[in-house]
Amino acid sequence: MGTISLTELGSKLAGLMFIWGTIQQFFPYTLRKRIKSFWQKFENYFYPYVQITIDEFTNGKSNDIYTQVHSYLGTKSINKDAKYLKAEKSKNSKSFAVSLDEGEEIIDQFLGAKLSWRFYKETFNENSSGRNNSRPIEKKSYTITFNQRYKEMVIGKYLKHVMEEGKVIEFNNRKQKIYTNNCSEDWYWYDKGMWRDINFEHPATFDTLAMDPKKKEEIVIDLVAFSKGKDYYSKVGKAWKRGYLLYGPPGTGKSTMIAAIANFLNYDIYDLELTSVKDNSGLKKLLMETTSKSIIVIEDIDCSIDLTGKRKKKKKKNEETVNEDQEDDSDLSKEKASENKETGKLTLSGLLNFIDGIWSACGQERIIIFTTNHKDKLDPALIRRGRMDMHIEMSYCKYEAFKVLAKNYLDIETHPLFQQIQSLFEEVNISPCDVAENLMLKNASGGPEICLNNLIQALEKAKEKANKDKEDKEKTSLNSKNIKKFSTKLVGRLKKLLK
Ligand SMILES: Nc1ncnc2c1ncn2[C@@H]1O[C@H](COP(=O)(O)OP(=O)(O)OP(=O)(O)O)[C@@H](O)[C@H]1O
Ligand SMILES: [Mg+2]
Repeated sequence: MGTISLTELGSKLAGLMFIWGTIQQFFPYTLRKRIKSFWQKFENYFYPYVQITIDEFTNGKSNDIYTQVHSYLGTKSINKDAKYLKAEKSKNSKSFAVSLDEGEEIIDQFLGAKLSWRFYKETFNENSSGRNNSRPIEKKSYTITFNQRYKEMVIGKYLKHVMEEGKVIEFNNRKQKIYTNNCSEDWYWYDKGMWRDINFEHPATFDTLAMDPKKKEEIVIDLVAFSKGKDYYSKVGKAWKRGYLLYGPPGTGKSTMIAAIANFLNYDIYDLELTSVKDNSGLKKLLMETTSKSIIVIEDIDCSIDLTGKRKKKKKKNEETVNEDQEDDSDLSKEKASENKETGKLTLSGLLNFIDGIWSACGQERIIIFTTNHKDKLDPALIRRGRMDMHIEMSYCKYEAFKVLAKNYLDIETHPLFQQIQSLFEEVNISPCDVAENLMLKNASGGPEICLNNLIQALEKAKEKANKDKEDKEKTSLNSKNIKKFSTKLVGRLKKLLK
């Protein structure tokens, strides 16, 4: 039996049901019961189908299931043989979506069941609700029709599957965003929450990132394990979040790595500017306004705010207190209390709580990244495992990393000059940023050779400079050794004279 005639049959049976509803009152109760049970058998025999309708709006609010079904059927429409489709692109979507046109049918299969989806659109006048300025209102819905023996499976499993798949499709199609909290001056954003966003369109990927391939693979494996770790994290009772500390000299790719991670996982980025945060409660509010599947970034954490100094000073003060005045043990707790009273300030403990306090679990699947040029300047509590789970050193460019850059910038994998470049890389520390700058084609008519020669010159210059610096250092240390020797001799003679 074709599905079109099935739908027609369904509506005819519904019509008969309506007539029965009107005339049944004229029949005695026992007869009514018998007719009803007979009718049900009759209906199940000729029309053993169940229909579920999913409206775009329920009780005036948009229905999430409708949007998820819409996204899910978008992918099905392309694969199956529906002929009348619509293409649409919303503001926040990076690609257009295909959807069913009115009345068009899609057949889906799930666990042996055949499911027929249709899209309906009703237009009616707002005037019917008694208002003067009438406007046509559209009521959109999807219906799903299936054999009643699959009713439990459809409600229990299939619809859940559609919603989950739809959510993933929606997520993958959305435009990535980068948020900043540095917007206090701009009154326009005042009402729009604490974060201001723009589309994130950085082209960096792990393929274009120049670094030791083994290290890169380790990071990718770690990220995949994290993004698929929902069940694992809940099994071990840990909040589903992970911290990465990226450290290394300037221009070694820390910010580029953040962009590559965001593109790899398709996460949004929250670029947290600590200097714009007034106090601990402001930090907590910012955290509460971040979404799941996102990366919270604090760049140059050592320069953002004097969090480390405060703690170190405190420790020192405590030591002195203990030495000078052993009787007052309550000083430490007093200081802690005074820190708590400092409501107008952002403190280290506020930041530690932000990263892994109870509130940090208010969203799921979140990555926190700190970057720094000076790992040693950071308070150990801030970067201990659990807060910063993986410490990633972004180092100077070595030959393997150079090969990635040569491929990206010049489209070459080998070249006779590579050997010379390789031996220079063993002697010189140069950042990937400087290598990349030399490999940039600045002249349309110039070939890779010009760029490679530029790089060789830069490497040789860097080598010369490094040698000179080394010589200068040796000279200075020799001088200071001589001064030390001379002064000990002098002190010795003076002592003798004084005796
Ligand atoms: N490892 C790398 N792979 C590819 N490109 C790189 C790499 N490192 C640097 N670059 C290039 O150099 C530029 C500067 O890099 P980036 O901003 O990521 O450095 P950084 O480590 O964040 O520096 P800083 O410590 O000063 O913030 C980028 O535009 C990028 O194209
Ligand atoms: Mg940077």
